[in-house]
Amino acid sequence: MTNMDHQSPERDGETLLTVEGVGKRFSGLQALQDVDMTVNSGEIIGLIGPNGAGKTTLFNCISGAFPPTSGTVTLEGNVISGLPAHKVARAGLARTFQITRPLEELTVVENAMVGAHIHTRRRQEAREIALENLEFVGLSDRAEEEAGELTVGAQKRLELARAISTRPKILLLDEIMAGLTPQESNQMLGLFRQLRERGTSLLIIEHDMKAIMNISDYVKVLDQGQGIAFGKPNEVVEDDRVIEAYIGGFDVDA
Ligand SMILES: Nc1ncnc2c1ncn2[C@@H]1O[C@H](COP(=O)(O)OP(=O)(O)OP(=O)(O)O)[C@@H](O)[C@H]1O
Repeated sequence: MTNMDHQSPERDGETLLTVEGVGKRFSGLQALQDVDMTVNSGEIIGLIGPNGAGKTTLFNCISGAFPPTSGTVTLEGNVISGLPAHKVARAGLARTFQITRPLEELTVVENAMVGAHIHTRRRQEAREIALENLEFVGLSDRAEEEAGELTVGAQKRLELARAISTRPKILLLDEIMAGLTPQESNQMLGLFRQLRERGTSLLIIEHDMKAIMNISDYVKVLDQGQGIAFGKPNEVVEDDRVIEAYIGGFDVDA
């Protein structure tokens, strides 16, 4: 397979997100080194790699949790690396977190409103946006319950509703399917497809290989902080460097 770059004529859509030469150093540890990748409009890209490969660190550099040590990230041509997270969100990039913790003392709808408030100070307008997105994730009948009462699966859908209430052009999902039942995972994959149909791009970290290979248009593979492959799911699983990084290979039929 080819280590296809972002100019590949096979890819549809306009370039939305560009990661160029991104590095991140934590005192003695080079967690990311010279990572390049792009996400086009309407694409679902899977970001995979063994434990400690740097996936969450890359999400943090893209979403403004902290700045990269080197390199740049642009969204629609505007530099977003180095901006604080709320400005990155306002520019059109939302993320979910590996460990979802809703504000338990708030209701379900109030949690989703936190996302909507990045665009509006008006409570009623934020509530309408939040309710619309709770309906989308199948939680509208629980809108007035305390968020702490929700099951893990429902908390994940609330996290998705909060993130999409910022009306992102691109959504970064960090292991949002972890801890879900097979039925809940399928439901989540259905939501991802619907988001793509609405034109939202998705960049997804997920350990469930079968799910990631099934849903992604392209897959980016990191190993020890570096990009080692980029391609279609069926190409990536046959790449020697990728197989080596995942000693024992993939089990996508599990
Ligand atoms: N804030 C931090 N300070 C110091 N080191 C960190 C920090 N965050 C991550 N690291 C280190 O950077 C490396 C990459 O970690 P990261 O969490 O990005 O990997 P990952 O691919 O997301 O792993 P996993 O699949 O286990 O979640 C690891 O060695 C990790 O210990």
